[in-house]
Amino acid sequence: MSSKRKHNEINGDPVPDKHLYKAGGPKDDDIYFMAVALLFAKKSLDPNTKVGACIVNQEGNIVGIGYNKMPNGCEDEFPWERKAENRLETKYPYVCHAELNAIMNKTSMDVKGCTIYVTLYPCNECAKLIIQSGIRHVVYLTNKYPDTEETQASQRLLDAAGITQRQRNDPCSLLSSIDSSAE
Ligand SMILES: O=c1[nH]c(=O)n([C@H]2C[C@H](O)[C@@H](COP(=O)(O)O)O2)cc1CO
Repeated sequence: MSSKRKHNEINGDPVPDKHLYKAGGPKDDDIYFMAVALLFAKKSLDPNTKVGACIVNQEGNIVGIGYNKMPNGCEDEFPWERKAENRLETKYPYVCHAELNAIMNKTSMDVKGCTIYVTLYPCNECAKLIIQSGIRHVVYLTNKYPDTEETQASQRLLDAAGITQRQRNDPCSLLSSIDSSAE
């Protein structure tokens, strides 16, 4: 048998094209997955920026969820400050980003070929994780810091690796309608 892959595969099993989930396809499930990412962002204790991430495989199943938090077991050990005279007194050296947590918490063998829905455009460190994990698509809600070196390096990395990136910000209206019907 030829070693060349003829089909898309999930855990080694061939999957016909028609069964593959297409982000932005006719059913446009994007909105629901971004809403899930937004819901998990709400769990973050970061007082300034709460980020959620949701990884979806090619069948349209959620295989990873995460939000920005301090490392497991040290949740109360580190500050949430943005600014301090000493950077070691800020959150930045310690916080685990939403994308890292979603990839580490994956429920499948791997996340190759998956789409990551993230409420903030990934930084360069997360871009590296995304590329190395085999994720192929990034869908983001906001790009709060477009001019920073981290964001620009991230864009270069994702572009170079051929990772598709697109913005979907309409889940805000979906969520606000859920919020108001629950009141
Ligand atoms: O891709 C990301 N994923 C992620 O979880 N974060 C987190 C780290 C911080 O807790 C927060 C950013 O904080 P701030 O906006 O105050 O600088 O967002 C930040 C980025 C982008 O930098």
